[in-house]
Amino acid sequence: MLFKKVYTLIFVRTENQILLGLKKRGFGVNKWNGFGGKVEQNELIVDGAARELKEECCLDVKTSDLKNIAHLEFTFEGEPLLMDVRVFSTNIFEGTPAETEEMSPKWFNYEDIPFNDMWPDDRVWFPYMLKGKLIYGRFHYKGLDTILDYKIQELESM
Ligand SMILES: Nc1nc(SCCc2ccccc2)c2[nH]cnc2n1
Repeated sequence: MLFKKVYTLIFVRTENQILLGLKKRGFGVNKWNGFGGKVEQNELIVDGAARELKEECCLDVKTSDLKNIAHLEFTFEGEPLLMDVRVFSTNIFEGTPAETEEMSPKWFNYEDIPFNDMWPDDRVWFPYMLKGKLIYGRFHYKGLDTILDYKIQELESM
């Protein structure tokens, strides 16, 4: 039986760039990713997303400006955890991204996204996100680097 745990991921975008963070510790360390993490028991998912963005790179966003653009599920061979990841995007934000203990933020041009230093599944679903599509995707891993199988589908609505 799998234990489902909800996580968030926020991508802050401008017309030409996307903000990624290099994870300095913990799950996904040394990979570039959006900002996010666990959702606490007492908070709404969107509030958890905004909280993690602030904690991880000091940016402020309004939850009403967050667009839910993907629902991703990750499972890992031999592990009981199902990671239920709610992905958000926004082009409205306040502040300047700053390094924290968790993340080193950096703006990337869309043609320079460092997929070789990101989770392997990102190169599968990022193109959908960058085209403004809504998606459901699930990825079954062996270890942290090998995708054993996956499914991805475009959605009309989340
Ligand atoms: N892009 C991406 N992100 C994650 S975890 C994102 C959610 C998270 C979880 C724990 C700490 C911080 C953030 C992935 N896992 C497996 N493939 C993956 N791809």
